[in-house]
Amino acid sequence: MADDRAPTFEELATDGDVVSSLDSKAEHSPDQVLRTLDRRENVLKRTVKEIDEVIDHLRGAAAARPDQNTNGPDTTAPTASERISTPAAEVILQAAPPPLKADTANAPEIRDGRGNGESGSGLIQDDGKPEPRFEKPSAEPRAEAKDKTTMSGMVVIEGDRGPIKAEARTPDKRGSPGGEGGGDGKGGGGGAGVFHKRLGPVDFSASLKAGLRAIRQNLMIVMLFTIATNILVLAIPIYLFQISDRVLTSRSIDTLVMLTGLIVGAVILQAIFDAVRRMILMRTAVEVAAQLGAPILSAAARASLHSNGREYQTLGDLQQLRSFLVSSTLLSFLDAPIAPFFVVAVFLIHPHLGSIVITSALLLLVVTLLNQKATAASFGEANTFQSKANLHLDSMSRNSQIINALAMIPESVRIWGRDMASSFTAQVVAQDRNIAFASLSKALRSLTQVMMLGWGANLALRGDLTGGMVIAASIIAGRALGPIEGAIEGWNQVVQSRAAYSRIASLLQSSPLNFERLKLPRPEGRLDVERLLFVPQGTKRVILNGVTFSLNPGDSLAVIGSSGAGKTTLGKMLVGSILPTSGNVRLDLMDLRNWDQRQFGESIGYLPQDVQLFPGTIKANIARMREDASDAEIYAAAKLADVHDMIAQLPHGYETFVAADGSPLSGGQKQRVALARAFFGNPRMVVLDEPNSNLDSAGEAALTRALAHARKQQITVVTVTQRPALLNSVDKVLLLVNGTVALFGMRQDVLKALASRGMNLEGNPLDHNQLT
Ligand SMILES: Nc1ncnc2c1ncn2[C@@H]1O[C@H](COP(=O)(O)OP(=O)(O)OP(=O)(O)O)[C@@H](O)[C@H]1O
Repeated sequence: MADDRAPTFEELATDGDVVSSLDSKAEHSPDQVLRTLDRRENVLKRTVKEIDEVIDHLRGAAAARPDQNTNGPDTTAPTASERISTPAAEVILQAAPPPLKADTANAPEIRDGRGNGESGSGLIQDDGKPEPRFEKPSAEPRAEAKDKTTMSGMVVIEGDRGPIKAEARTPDKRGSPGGEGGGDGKGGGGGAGVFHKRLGPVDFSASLKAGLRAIRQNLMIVMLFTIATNILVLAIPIYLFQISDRVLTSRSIDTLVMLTGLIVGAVILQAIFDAVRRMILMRTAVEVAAQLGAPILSAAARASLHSNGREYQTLGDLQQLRSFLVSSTLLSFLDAPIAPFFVVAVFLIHPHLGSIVITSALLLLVVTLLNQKATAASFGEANTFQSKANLHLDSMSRNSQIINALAMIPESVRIWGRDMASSFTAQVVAQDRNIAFASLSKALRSLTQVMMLGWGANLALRGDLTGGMVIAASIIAGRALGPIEGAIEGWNQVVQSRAAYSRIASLLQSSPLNFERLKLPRPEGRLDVERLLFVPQGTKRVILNGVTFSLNPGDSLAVIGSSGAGKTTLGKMLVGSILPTSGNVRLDLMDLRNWDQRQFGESIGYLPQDVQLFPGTIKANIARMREDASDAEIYAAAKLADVHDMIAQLPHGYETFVAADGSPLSGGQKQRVALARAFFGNPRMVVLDEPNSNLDSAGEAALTRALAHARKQQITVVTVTQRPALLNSVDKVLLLVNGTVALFGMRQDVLKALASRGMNLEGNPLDHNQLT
């Protein structure tokens, strides 16, 4: 029986051509053998180089595909070399953040509402104002259809990679279709040409697919190396077998030398193949992180609008995925498909030994399944608490000043510690079980080895096997069971990575940024607010109820009311930073949810109540961090907001660097820079929430001048205020009481009505000036 089995090992050994060719020269001198080995090493080096080239080629081909196929979003990011040679046009686009698209959550409802909006336009015409020129918005996109092919497949990522564009368009040089908004370049709603440059839609699903494709392509290459590595792993058992059954019986030194040389070559080759596959996996991990980083951040930034910002943690999920790709757990999974061949090899040595391995493998599989069942829930719970703790940590870092000033460190740490403790508790439960199952699987494996050797010895005593075959079978069995054991040990990582991937996929696939919006004419600034109802999610409290009003282009409105009346909420709704529970906000008749987010953002300005500046220079802040902003545009915004003089007083002027906490600017200065930011790009509608809350009298005077200037520019301005002083700068006033419109009309009429009802803005008698 032993003699029958021996050739089987040789067959196994001769599967690799390196082994076989050396074997065939076994009868030659050691010098020849060494020369052969040298040659083989060179061949190996060349092979590794060629494989590197193939990888590059595959990536290059995949990246080039989008350029050839302009119709589909299924594109791949460029290789590193392609990125370096990014043309200038792309660089400009990269400078700007990824394009945002309006939220589509309520799209069907909005489309129905569009009809309502048209009837709403009739109401507005009653005011005697002209109907906006808005008739032919759909012609341009069709006319642009040809241009779409010119820049397709462009990949943008913080200067490196980014969301894949579903279809790209040539930036609109002429401005909005039909020359809407004056079409005179800059003034009076002009500047339409450059201002309405579109970055084109993005397709996060395509980014995800490209990331997956990168993984798949590289894994296929890794699999080839894995097969080669696993074949070469057989070298040691074969060596053992040959020594005990051939060398020791023939007492041939030549055979021993030849065999040793052969095995040394095989072991070196195996080590190199193993290193190469790990290197490819490492590069795959980097590739995936580069492919998906920017799309995830873009999608998270958009999704966080309607949540507490937990979507940003999806970047952590990407990190998890990256770690998994370079983990030994993945290698175990890659080795797993080859394990059955090892089992067959043991079977060929002796069916009894094969049966032992199969029984052990089945038992290990059962242990794996039990392990999965026993640990999945606890690991999930641990991750949930860990996420909560991370969120809290994030808010701590943002509020470090207040935490220190109010000595809130112990409380903040306690809250973080509570979540971490819950996470650790769940982790301990899960890890306890995982360790128990891992130990069980280790014990099973060791017992398998004992059984193999024990029963093998018995078979050898009976003359069915040689000693070398028994040891070889034991080593091969170890290789067969290794992947299963590795999978059990790394199961936690598998669970976490799977969850991380599904979070990434759902964020990218459900992102509203995926949906392209029709490119509309540059708005004139007509605002229609229709029956707004706002009930915050998870509450039953009505914050805004049936708010309805309209403004014509160039109108200025002050929203007044007591604290908590809903003024800020209304302001946020006008700029789309929160969505109404029902009702519509329309700019130039189109519901905000149906505007292209990027175009809408460029058409409006917003000064929030709680002003935050980005770390960067004043000019960058005014320019909304856009690198393609011209100095003239920045200066124009500063002049319009009347902050140029204030900035000129700063030691470094426009180049003054603003830290994350706003220093060195005072609260009032920050507010004025933010005012200029609101007016940047010559917006058609601006919402200012308490713009004078931090201003001194000079600042208030500047604000008044800015509002007058805005009126001249026909910019629609909505100012949320509680101060009477600003009322002189507006045409209309809206009084909000408990989320409903109590009064709305021309300033004098509203103020008179207030006075006649004995009402006031701040609980005091009305200022006489405001009545005139
Ligand atoms: N997301 C939310 N969840 C629950 N309540 C909210 C939410 N947003 C606003 N509110 C509540 O709605 C009310 C109106 O808030 P809002 O900030 O709009 O008032 P305001 O008129 O601007 O007040 P102030 O003049 O003091 O700034 C407040 O009572 C506030 O607590």
